[in-house]
Amino acid sequence: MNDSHRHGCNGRTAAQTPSDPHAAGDPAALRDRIAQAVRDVRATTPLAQSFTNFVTINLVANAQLAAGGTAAMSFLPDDVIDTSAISGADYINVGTLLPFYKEALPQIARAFHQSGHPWVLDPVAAGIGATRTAILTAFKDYPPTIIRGNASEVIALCDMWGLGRQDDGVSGDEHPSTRPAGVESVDDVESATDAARRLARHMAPLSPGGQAAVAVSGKVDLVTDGDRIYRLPGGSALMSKITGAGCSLGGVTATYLAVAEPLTATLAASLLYNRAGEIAERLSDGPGSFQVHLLDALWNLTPEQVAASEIVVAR
Ligand SMILES: Nc1ncnc2c1ncn2[C@@H]1O[C@H](COP(=O)(O)OP(=O)(O)O)[C@@H](O)[C@H]1O
Ligand SMILES: Cc1ncsc1CCOP(=O)(O)O
Ligand SMILES: [Mg+2]
Repeated sequence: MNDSHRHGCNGRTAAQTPSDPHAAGDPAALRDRIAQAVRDVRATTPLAQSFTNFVTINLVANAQLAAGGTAAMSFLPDDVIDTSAISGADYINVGTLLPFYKEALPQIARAFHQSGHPWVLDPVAAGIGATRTAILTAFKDYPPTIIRGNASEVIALCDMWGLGRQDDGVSGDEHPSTRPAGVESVDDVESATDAARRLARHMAPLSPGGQAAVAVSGKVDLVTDGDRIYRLPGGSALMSKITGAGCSLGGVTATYLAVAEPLTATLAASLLYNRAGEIAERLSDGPGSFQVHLLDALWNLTPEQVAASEIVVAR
């Protein structure tokens, strides 16, 4: 874990504010929207297209199908942009890179921006490598609608976008650099609170409908729309013992973004994953059977079970 006393992109101010279960306005309405998103995906089987890494591509597609959506993977800009006309939302994951991605991914992001097409970014391994940094930096002007990453990735992206010194009322004014992580997080979720909020505030005015969300995954997931902070306890430590729990959560988040606004989509996907992880841990005997049971649980959980999950809200 990194040291405390971080400011700018790496701070934990929201943890200092008391949680307020009524701050969300109407928690019952929020739960209704979450249940409806789960229901709508199963009723309408929306396509969420992915441009994702080679390691976990199969799990991403299977998880989207298990949640009730459909999947299509592509890597050519013209193909991705044309298919976005029939895709409810897209998913871009920078886990494995090829040289042509440096041109292709900014071109795709620009096209989505121009057409108002919603998309989810998983900034896997943000901070590592000049090519990845160039791609992720280019996304600042054509940002995703949702970012879903682990704490280290969210902090690194906030640093990369230079959002650590802004007078936006989020918190501290210093901007220490964070060390790059691999695909695993080396920071705790709370230390990414300010970064998540700053990223969401940057993205919202540039996003379709003026709304955006950021999800930081870990032991207790954190979701923000740039204003409120939602903490989602649960899940299973075994989720970090299979490859692709985070990537497939990003893909399923895009599936929900095809039917719901960003905050609801992000909460619904993260809650579905937490509940599915708990069920899979109970039924499994190790990472292999865990992955199988995780997919089954994504399929079998009801909208009501997902929406009844614990959600801790803070300003
Ligand atoms: N220690 C943990 N306890 C419970 N759930 C976890 C834990 N670590 C990760 N998860 C869950 O695993 C999923 C993937 O998150 P994470 O492992 O942080 O992503 P990534 O693979 O991108 O680093 C999320 O649903 C998250 O809630
Ligand atoms: C191992 C690995 N290497 C490049 S991408 C990748 C998958 C990362 O998956 P996740 O972040 O979901 O664990
Ligand atoms: Mg990841």
